[in-house]
Amino acid sequence: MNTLRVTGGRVLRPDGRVTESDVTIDRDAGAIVAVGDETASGGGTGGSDAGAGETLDADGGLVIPGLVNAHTHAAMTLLRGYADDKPLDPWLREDIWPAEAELTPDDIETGAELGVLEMIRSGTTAFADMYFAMDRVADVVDRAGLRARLGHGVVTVGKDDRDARADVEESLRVARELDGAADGRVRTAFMPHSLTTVGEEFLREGVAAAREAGVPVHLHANETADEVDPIVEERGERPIAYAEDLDALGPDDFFAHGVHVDDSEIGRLADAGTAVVHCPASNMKLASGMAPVQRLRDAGVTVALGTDGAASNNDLDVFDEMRDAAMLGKLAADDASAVPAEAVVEMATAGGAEALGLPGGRIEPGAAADLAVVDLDAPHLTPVHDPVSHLAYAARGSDVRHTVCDGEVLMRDREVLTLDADAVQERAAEAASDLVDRVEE
Ligand SMILES: CSC[C@H]1O[C@@H](n2cnc3c(O)ncnc32)[C@H](O)[C@@H]1O
Ligand SMILES: [Zn+2]
Repeated sequence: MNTLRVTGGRVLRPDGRVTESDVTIDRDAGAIVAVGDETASGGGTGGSDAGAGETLDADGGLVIPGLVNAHTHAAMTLLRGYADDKPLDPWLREDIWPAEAELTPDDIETGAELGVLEMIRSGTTAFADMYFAMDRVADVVDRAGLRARLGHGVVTVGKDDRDARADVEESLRVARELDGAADGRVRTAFMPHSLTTVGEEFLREGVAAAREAGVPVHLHANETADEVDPIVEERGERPIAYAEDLDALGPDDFFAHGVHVDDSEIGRLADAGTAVVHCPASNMKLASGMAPVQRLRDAGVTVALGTDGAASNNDLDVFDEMRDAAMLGKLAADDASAVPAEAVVEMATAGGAEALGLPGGRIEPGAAADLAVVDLDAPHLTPVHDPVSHLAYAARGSDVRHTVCDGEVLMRDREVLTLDADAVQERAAEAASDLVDRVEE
């Protein structure tokens, strides 16, 4: 067997226990074959017959499932710090959309590379991305070695019928053609931007075609009150009921934000099995509101975590998202016991993988070999009373020592192996500066 052994660390197990165990990976299968003495067959060989292979030193570290960034726009790294301190609607219309109109496919590839570099460095092994030029984003995912659920974002407002239909068609093309790319690490979805920026007939047609193609639907939903009110006024029903009416509320679908959802909508999401991707930093920065995360979880809704784009966050570090989700969840519930550490760790790992329908999220025999090793030997992580508490409240993306996806080492000892980090940063800085020059011309 072509093995990779992650040795000497403490391992976060799916039931929340932390054990001192080596993790043995079959690199060809991209799967974990043993955690300590536990193997997929339940035997007790401990992987000791795994033979010589590559080793990753996890001494003094915590081995965790690779983090899942379940909603982002990776190429928006080029717009990091470009427009801050505004609410969603003016931010998009006055700043972001005019800048995005100038983006080229090369820019998007460059921005996505920077985003993916940042994610690998901070222990993320899977993400969902809604953007443009998705063939180029899929190429980046392929080269960089992580997993993703990708989709072309559709906006039909302000477009004539022909352009609107072409946008829907592009999203369906991406969903059909890119599914299974990168040796199966790329999966796809039909991604209308939101229920207010895509017209009803396009939503109906697109969702019906997505169902036929067997791909999920991903969209921004109930992000701001300004987005909910027009739907209620126009249709006499709330957005999640509208989504259900469109057949867009299925068990494989996942909606970003879910900030302004009432109890009836929480019930519909739970009944349908549709996941919500909570994006606390973006929701705070744009002053969109506080998602009822504890109530969603209590109702049985799968809740994942997302950074959203780097222009509304302003980083792609899921550790920040865990901390923000725990803090904001308590404030929203007016209860310090709400959204505890173990809940946000679950949301960033198994919950994310479940929401996206991707492998990973658990360190156990038979699971996908997607993991990160977090260095606990740092002043801000000393002492270690509870490693799960540290993951949620004290650790940072820069504490990640190694990142592994599908059995391949993407970062070893903080050196990203699949991308030339300096070159990526240099290209991105130049592309961002040229982009802003074009916007200001
Ligand atoms: C049509 S591709 C995706 C589209 O979404 C924009 N976007 C970025 N962040 C947000 C957000 O928080 N809510 C809604 N839309 C957002 C992005 O700029 C792209 O235009
Ligand atoms: Zn978004």
